[in-house]
Amino acid sequence: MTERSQDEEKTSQGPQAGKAPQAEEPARAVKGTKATKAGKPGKAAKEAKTSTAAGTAAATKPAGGAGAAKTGPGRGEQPGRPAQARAAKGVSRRRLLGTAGAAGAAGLVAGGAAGAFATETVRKDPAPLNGVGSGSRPFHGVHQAGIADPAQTCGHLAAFDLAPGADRKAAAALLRRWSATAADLMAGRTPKGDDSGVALDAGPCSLTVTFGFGRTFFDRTGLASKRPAALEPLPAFTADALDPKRSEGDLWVQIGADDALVAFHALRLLQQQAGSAARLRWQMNGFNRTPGATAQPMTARNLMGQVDGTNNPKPSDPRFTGHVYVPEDRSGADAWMAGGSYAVVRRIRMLLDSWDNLSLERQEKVIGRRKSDGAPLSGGTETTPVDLNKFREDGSLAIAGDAHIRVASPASNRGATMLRRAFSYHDGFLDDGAPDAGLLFVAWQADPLKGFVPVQRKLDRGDGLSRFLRHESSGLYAVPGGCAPGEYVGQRLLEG
Ligand SMILES: C=CC1=C(C)c2cc3[nH]c(cc4nc(cc5[nH]c(cc1n2)c(C)c5CCC(=O)O)C(CCC(=O)O)=C4C)c(C)c3C=C
Ligand SMILES: [Fe+2]
Repeated sequence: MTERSQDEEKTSQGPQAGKAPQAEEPARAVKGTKATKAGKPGKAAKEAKTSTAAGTAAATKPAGGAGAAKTGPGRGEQPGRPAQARAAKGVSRRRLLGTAGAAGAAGLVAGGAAGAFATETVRKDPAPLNGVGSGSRPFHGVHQAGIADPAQTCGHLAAFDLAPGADRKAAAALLRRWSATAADLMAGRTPKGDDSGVALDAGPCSLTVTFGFGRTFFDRTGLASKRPAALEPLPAFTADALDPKRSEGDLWVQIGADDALVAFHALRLLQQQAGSAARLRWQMNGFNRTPGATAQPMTARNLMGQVDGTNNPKPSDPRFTGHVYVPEDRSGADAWMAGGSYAVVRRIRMLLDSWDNLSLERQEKVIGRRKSDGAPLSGGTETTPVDLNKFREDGSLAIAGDAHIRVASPASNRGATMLRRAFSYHDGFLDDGAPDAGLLFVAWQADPLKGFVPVQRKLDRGDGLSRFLRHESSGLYAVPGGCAPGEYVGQRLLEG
């Protein structure tokens, strides 16, 4: 059935509304830049004053946090950036960061208008980045980053297959390379040998890089005895129209950053570093709201226009860790997964032409929440607990029997809970003019059989939203816990 075959009609409204690592090189120029602006001190001085003040004020606030959104310096400072970029000629990002002191600290460098003077000035007197650029998330820790932290503006999901003949040793070397690169990039350091310049002027921009293992990884590396039972293939669902070429894979990488160049740079480096050990199997690009786009931080919207993510489990909830992460005292064959999590990844295309043709009232009924503010149809505001037992005066359920939030809720699924951390995607338009767009749905849980699987089974049978969705690709990955400095992600599996 094509998207256009849906017979829903809008009644009350119009359309809703790599190079191989090498020794560290001396300063490198940004390709194609000109140094001439450095010779205009008057203008540069003015720019420096303005931008430095804004940057200093914002640097104390975490990217994407309340302060960053309120002050909104990131977008306001954009006009000043080209001059800074030009002035950065001849200064490697690594060098700038070295001057600034501890990597990863707020207000690193490079974006400041001090750069508008000249190279030497930049080196001696780096100005802080604005709030968005300076945000950094830790690579090392009990859990990997990119799970419980807020989804960033830009996302790349990629799966790699080990090359024929690549064994456990090759896989271990790859994970070691990838981990070292991710640790550098997330701290705002330029990895050794990286002279691409792609992210040269930017801070870490809340970059996260998260690594996982698919079911097939374990056979290829002779580690089948350590494959967790939780990696059993997902059942088939009736809404599935899966493309095997864009599904599964030996290794999975999730990249997120609040800057598109920073995110691409990470993806490109990892792809280069895969070298002869692994080949890209599939790759998808996604996005979310930009920090500062809204007056205050608020739950993001998806491409159907709905506020999406409200009833996600909150890190402040005492049950959060148990729902999302494998217990840290895990023993047995999959003890290496202690502190890890399982990611279910689904590319879900939205049948937007059909959806947009529904009246607002019907759209809200399908979800069970108001579109304008995400409040449940049982009453209150966005964060009011949903009352699934509330009836309207006419005797009908306030939240319909097939409403998405009723069918998906833990209350309807014996407590099954997952953390949804999605990116929207748009890959152009199909031959019939319908947008090839939707959600790169990533669900995190300690056990997919107690999270995604029962919920999707139920949605498959009785969710009013499912007729507007097509699941086009699928992956299930074991995402190990984080690592300590000097270690790499997956070391406990590969060297245990
Ligand atoms: C198998 C799990 C889920 C899939 C697949 C899924 C797809 C999907 N969902 C939306 C939009 C919304 N989902 C919302 C809530 C919600 N969704 C799931 C699970 C899946 N969604 C859960 C567990 C919940 C929370 C239910 C609850 O306890 O209330 C909402 C409401 C706002 C919110 O709470 O996040 C929206 C909107 C889309 C568009 C989509 C596929 C493209
Ligand atoms: Fe949902």
